[in-house]
Amino acid sequence: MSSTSRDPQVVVEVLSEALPYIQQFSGKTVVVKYGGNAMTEDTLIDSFARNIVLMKEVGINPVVVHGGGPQIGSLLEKLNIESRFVNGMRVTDSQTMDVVEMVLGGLVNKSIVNLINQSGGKAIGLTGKDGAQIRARQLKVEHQSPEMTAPEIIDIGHVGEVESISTDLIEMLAAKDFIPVIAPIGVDGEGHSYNINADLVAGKLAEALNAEKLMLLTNVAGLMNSEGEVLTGLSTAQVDALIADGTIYGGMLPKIRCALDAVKGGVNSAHIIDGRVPHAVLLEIFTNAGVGTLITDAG
Ligand SMILES: Nc1ncnc2c1ncn2[C@@H]1O[C@H](COP(=O)(O)OP(=O)(O)O)[C@@H](O)[C@H]1O
Ligand SMILES: CC(=O)N[C@@H](CCC(=O)OP(=O)(O)O)C(=O)O
Repeated sequence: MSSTSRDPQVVVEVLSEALPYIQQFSGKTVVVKYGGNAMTEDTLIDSFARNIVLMKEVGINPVVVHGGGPQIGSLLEKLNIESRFVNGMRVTDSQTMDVVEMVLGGLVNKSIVNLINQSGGKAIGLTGKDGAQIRARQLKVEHQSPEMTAPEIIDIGHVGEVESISTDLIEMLAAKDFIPVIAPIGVDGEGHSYNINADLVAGKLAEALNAEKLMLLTNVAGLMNSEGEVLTGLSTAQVDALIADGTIYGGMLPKIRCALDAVKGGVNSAHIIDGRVPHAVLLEIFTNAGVGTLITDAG
């Protein structure tokens, strides 16, 4: 249905129903992590950009953190470099790190910035290296295969975890009505770059900004059990059990861990939602429709 053929009465009712949510979230910060797997179709990316601009227009401060795993994978493939993951983290040698910086800091970051600006917003794209705002250290990964009696610590190269985040730059931009769009690349005291999983950056940034919400947009309906049912309101112990029995694996591991950490660190709620649904962000913020998995500290 085109916008001109919608019943005007329905349009104003929908707007009116959004009022309590606008009042509740106005002036608050919402960190939205846009996963590379959710950036599938142009129309979806466009609706994402419009959702972010609408949030800003009604007084919410959106901060976008983006991924780009599949986009990194496709350039690596063209360069005949193999993609390998351990516990959902990309094994990153120096050559791969160069590709990660090019794809995340360049291609993906600037395309999101461009789309938000095309929708009437004022987006600024940064990596964690700008202003050295994301300090990183090397992430040591614990790995245990079934035949091993104890886990081993393995070195997966230039993969980082967040050591600290300075929010000055982001707060300065948000105060001037810019929309910060952050690529998950960190830097250590010696100027070395680190590839950080975007979920981890989004979670830590939500904590550092004292955000109201953390929204993780991905390519599934939410965190699911082995029957494919979406789970919601889980406790840390329930999540640990789902990890131990293999129900949660791969890219969902950092996602669920960072969501739990964020709510423990003071973020009011974290949501794992389906970025393949048009207007997923607005559906979550401005309606009662339960999209995806909700994580709160009470869960
Ligand atoms: N229990 C689970 N419920 C839903 N998805 C899961 C689960 N365990 C693992 N996954 C995987 O996690 C993926 C999402 O993580 P990832 O591929 O890193 O997405 P993104 O690019 O959005 O961060 C899903 O596509 C799915 O294959
Ligand atoms: C260490 C690590 O795995 N970094 C990720 C960074 C991008 C990312 O997180 O992208 P998605 O959100 O689309 O998965 C990677 O290299 O793929």
